[in-house]
Amino acid sequence: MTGTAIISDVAPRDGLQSIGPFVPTATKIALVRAIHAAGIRRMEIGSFVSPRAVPQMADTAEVLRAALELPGLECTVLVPNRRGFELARDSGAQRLGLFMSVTESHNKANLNRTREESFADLSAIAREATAAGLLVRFNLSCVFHCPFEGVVPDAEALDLIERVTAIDPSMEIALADTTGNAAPDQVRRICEQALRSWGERFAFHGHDTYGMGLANVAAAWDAGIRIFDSASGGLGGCPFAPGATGNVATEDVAWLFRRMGVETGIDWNRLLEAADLAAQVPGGTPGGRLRGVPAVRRAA
Ligand SMILES: CC(=O)SCCNC(=O)CCNC(=O)[C@H](O)C(C)(C)COP(=O)(O)OP(=O)(O)OC[C@H]1O[C@@H](n2cnc3c(N)ncnc32)[C@H](O)[C@@H]1OP(=O)(O)O
Ligand SMILES: CC(=O)CC(=O)O
Repeated sequence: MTGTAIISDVAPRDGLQSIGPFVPTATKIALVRAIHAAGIRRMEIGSFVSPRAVPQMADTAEVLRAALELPGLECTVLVPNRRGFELARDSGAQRLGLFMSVTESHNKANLNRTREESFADLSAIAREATAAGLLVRFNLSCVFHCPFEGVVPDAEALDLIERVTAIDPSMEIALADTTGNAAPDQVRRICEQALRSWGERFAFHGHDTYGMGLANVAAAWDAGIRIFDSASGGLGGCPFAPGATGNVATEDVAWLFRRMGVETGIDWNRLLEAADLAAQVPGGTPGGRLRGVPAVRRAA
């Protein structure tokens, strides 16, 4: 199999957001630089959310400033509401990742709003930001499984996906397995349906809590998805999704694609260096399998 996959590394945001001890800004910037040095050209740098809700992201503006200096790097910041949009815009962000959940209970836990409130606010922000020349991605959490409501019915997920596609015909939409408890057949089914109905505009954002991260990435690839979120070192997890752990590790995803003959533009040895750096962040809970495999570490 051949083709090209775009990997967006979310370690600086999803990877770090749940870590208790504050990670120094210089460490965050070093991580961004290491991931960039590995050839990754898309990254989630941080989030403009309430520092009371997620204290670890309080220095996003500073990290973003450093990241914007790196050549060719597409830097996204997460934005939950209008205040976040204003902060992001004032910090020079050119790419926004709006976010809300498919399920009501996770949206309330994460954003303290109903789905309808978030949808109304975010769709207005998406239109305004796009008109102002910013690039907007819409992230949907709990597309497959919710920490409070369990398996999400396909119809519930597809209904919100359809409403989001109508906001703007060219906006990228990420389908997220927030808890890591999606099943590969479910991922394939929803992704195929989304691509068939609304075209090639979808990304898959997976977690590895139940060890199904790579299987879900492969299922999304088979369905036709070509944009994947992952985190170097397998760090990650939503602070408002009890039990959810790290994102699928970038090095695992890169190895999967390497074995499948899919281009990612990644320098393997440099990626291992970035993954090691991520895994060493104090207070983090790294994941992924490939960093520890000796044969993989010797591969050029
Ligand atoms: C699946 C995932 O991993 S998603 C990523 C992880 N989850 C998150 O990051 C969600 C974070 N959640 C939040 O930040 C909060 O729930 C919010 C901001 C979305 C909503 O919180 P609320 O308390 O309802 O916000 P509200 O609008 O009432 O404002 C309360 C305070 O927060 C501030 N605030 C609101 N939004 C933001 C923002 N985007 N950035 C910074 N401060 C903000 C307000 O200015 C206000 O400050 P004040 O008390 O000093 O006046
Ligand atoms: C925005 C995200 O972090 C996506 C998710 O895992 O729900």
